[in-house]
Amino acid sequence: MYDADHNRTENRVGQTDIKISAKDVQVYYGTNHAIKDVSVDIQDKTVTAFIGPSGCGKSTFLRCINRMNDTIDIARMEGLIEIDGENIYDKRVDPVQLRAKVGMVFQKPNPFPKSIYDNVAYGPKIHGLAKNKAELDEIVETALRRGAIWDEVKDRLDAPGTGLSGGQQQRLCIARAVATEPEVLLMDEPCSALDPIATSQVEELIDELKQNYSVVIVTHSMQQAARVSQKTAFFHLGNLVEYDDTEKIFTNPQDSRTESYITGRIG
Ligand SMILES: Nc1ncnc2c1ncn2[C@@H]1O[C@H](COP(=O)(O)OP(=O)(O)OP(=O)(O)O)[C@@H](O)[C@H]1O
Repeated sequence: MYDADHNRTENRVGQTDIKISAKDVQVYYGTNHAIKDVSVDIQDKTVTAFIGPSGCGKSTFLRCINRMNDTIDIARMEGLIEIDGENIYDKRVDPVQLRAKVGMVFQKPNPFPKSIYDNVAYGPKIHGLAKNKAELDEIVETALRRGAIWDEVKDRLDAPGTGLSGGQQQRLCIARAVATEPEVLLMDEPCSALDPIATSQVEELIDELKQNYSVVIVTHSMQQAARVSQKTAFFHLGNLVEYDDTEKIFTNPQDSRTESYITGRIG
């Protein structure tokens, strides 16, 4: 039986620099109770992986962190999610501003049908981050460097973003997400549409991004979770079953459901 209080205590042990704190989160899609009483503290400057069998609620919970579920009519959320101690579901919080602070990268690279430059400049422009063209140029260059794609595109910034390879498009989308100076980056299976070389480039990038951001990644690949994350949360049937150091989850899981999943018995 899932014990929320016990789990909450466990989830907080040894964690000092908490960026995201979720308490008693429930999500319903109509009558489908998709997230059940999830409490977890997610650290800053850390990569946290969400793993678990298909349909266990990983993406749903990820989308709670930047209120993307608000855009789904039948979705209803209860509980509390704080970023830096601020309730992100407070009426005063503007979801558009929140999503600039909590960037998201999706499964399929989705560049806008615009130039490479404009893909990255779009967010900073609407959020008024640059006073003039020179500042905007600088923001775009910095973001493309952070996205580890500057060298590949610097001579063709006016070319369409959609003309890049899949792996380049995903790095462009990561650059676009970091251009609005987020503090948290949510990634929903960011490598699932990429080949192994592009995957390893994006994984290297994720490793660098953790110096500046709290990164949360949903992945179906346990190898990927083991490679890129320091913390892992295992979800099963809407419950957060276990959350711990990635190494511990993969070598010495405490719950039999986690063990069954990582050894391939459920999934
Ligand atoms: N937009 C939606 N409308 C209705 N139900 C949804 C929606 N998105 C997810 N669900 C339901 O919520 C539950 C959790 O789904 P979710 O996509 O969060 O799981 P997941 O662990 O990310 O799955 P996967 O690994 O297959 O992507 C499932 O029962 C799913 O059918």
